[in-house]
Amino acid sequence: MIDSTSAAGVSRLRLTGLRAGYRHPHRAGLRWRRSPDRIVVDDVDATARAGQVTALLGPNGAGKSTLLRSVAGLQPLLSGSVGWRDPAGVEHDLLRMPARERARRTAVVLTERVDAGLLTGREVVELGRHPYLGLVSRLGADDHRLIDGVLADLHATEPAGQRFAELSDGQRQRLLLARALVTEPDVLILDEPSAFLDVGARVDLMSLLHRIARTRMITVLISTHEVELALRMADRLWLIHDHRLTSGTAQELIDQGLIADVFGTEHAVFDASTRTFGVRD
Ligand SMILES: Nc1ncnc2c1ncn2[C@@H]1O[C@H](COP(=O)(O)OP(=O)(O)OP(=O)(O)O)[C@@H](O)[C@H]1O
Repeated sequence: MIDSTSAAGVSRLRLTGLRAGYRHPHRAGLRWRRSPDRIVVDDVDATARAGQVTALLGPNGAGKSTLLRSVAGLQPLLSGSVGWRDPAGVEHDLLRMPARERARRTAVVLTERVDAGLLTGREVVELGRHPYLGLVSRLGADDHRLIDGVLADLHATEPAGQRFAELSDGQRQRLLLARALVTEPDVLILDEPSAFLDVGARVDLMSLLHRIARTRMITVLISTHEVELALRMADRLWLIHDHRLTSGTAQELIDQGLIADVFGTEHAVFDASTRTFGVRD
């Protein structure tokens, strides 16, 4: 906890003076030396509010996954802090919390394939309750009720009964989202959640994330290449470009010319009036 004087209100995630990237120790003779840091994104000051979906955009290699992993505590920050204000207005330093408490507050769904061995979909989802269990304790009736509710909500009850390894990519993604939700997190972080989904399912997923953010009052932060969809459906955008992050509403980023500049190419041109990309003649 770093401050308890903030006003109560809507909870939110706040990145302050954040620098994310990589630190590679290397061997020089008998000694280990530190190479210069590889800074991917720097000077990040941005806020994502509970009850909203914040979409993280940026071209390939801009640093979306690096930033999300850093915010989730899966790789060390080079500097700065990740704060979370709870509904009572108390500020917490998310990355300095004990690991178990952080695991309850923050749920992360990454794009890496999950090797679930012989587990069923439901057994994978049940893993999301582990931050609440002791070493030898088992899931109780309340845990099972919660899991049933989340699976029904995500229309994932049927695939949950099958072996996880035998499901389609889209079905797996739904179950990984279910696993994240049964943790009952305050902050839900998803790296490219729509990567394996067809176009209708992408829109459905965005609406679902909206509903989850609003009804559960959680902060949803997703990275996506679906720029048009994000412009239409996200409440707020974080755009990484030139190692910096600009945050704003879709209209603000469009008005600044950033969407056109960052994503436009020799052939792809952004039309601000329709908020879509077309092919340059
Ligand atoms: N382990 C690593 N060590 C050093 N540099 C890395 C490492 N992983 C990624 N990078 C570099 O960090 C930069 C950002 O990569 P990152 O995967 O975060 O981008 P991204 O925006 O998620 O890209 P994409 O849209 O293609 O998935 C890239 O230049 C990448 O080469």
